Amino acid sequence: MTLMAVPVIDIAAASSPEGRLAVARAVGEACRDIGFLVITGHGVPKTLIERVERTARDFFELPTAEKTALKRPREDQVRGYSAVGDEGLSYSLDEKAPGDLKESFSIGPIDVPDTAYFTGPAAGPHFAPNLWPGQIPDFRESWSAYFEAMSELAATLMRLFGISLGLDADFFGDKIDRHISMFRVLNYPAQTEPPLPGQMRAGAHSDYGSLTIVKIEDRPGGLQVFNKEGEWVDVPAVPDAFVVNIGDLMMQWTNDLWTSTLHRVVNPPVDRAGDSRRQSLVFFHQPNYDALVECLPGCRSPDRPAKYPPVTSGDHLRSKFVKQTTFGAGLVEGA
Ligand SMILES: O=C(O)CCC(=O)C(=O)O
Ligand SMILES: [Fe+2]
Repeated sequence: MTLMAVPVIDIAAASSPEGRLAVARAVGEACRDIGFLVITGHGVPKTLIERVERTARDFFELPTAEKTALKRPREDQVRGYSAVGDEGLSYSLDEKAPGDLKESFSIGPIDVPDTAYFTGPAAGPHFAPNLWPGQIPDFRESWSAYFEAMSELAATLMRLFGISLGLDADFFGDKIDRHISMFRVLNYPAQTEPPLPGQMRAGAHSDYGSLTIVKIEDRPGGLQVFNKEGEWVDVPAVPDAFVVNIGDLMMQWTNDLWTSTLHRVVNPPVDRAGDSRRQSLVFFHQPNYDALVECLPGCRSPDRPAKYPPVTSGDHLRSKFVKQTTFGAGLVEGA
């Protein structure tokens, strides 16, 4: 049977050797069928999540000039502030639409070592310095701690992925030990004016990297996933849980055995639009920039040859992110 709705999986048992295999199997089934799961038993402290939610809210409530002072420095850098309408996620799939009805603030790796791997030309935009709104108390501390907690949780999930794919539990270890993940909080403001035709809170897209961990807020106008029957289904809002989905690189690693599922954030119904502010915490886990993603040994056969040419994590991310920020126009080199 193929799952058509997003399953809820308690991953607490994965911390014991006896429980690990059953959790890995359930996770693998979700990744294969619908590409999304909701996890409970993840061990991330509620107080940490609340600190990030609070500091993010304080940031988005700042006057526009204070927010734009921390604007994303370049179109290929996932850092700083991006205003409502500044990005279009559907452009990552070359689909045109008016800009998404969201604003965001993004950070990347914390405490980056001052060595050539991280700061030399090969690192491109992936270890660019973070921007911090110094006027918001506890912002830098809570976001840094959250980035680390998400990095650990992602590593746990990648071990479960390894097990469920019949690989060594540490197969992905040396491909994610210098990961170029991004953490962004998205604020979807209440809608006081009707959206333009085709405009959404976040246009339909698949995520780019290995996996994404999202803390959603149960508000009108939320996250929907496109299942294998071609229906858009709502992601269940489970208190204290995280939504997890796999991204394109995991789909390419598994030669399409796992699904990087199309998803979107819809507009609220008109009668709730004025009271529909929604905030989500999104951690995009992205392997080391030089990790070469190519079909895993167990995922191809004479009947199922490798579908994708090998690609590095860094090149794949940069090309997708630039489409999202330039509405498909591409980067003007040297700008
Ligand atoms: O806000 C959400 O629930 C999800 C946003 C999303 O899919 C993304 O930013 O990639
Ligand atoms: Fe997404």
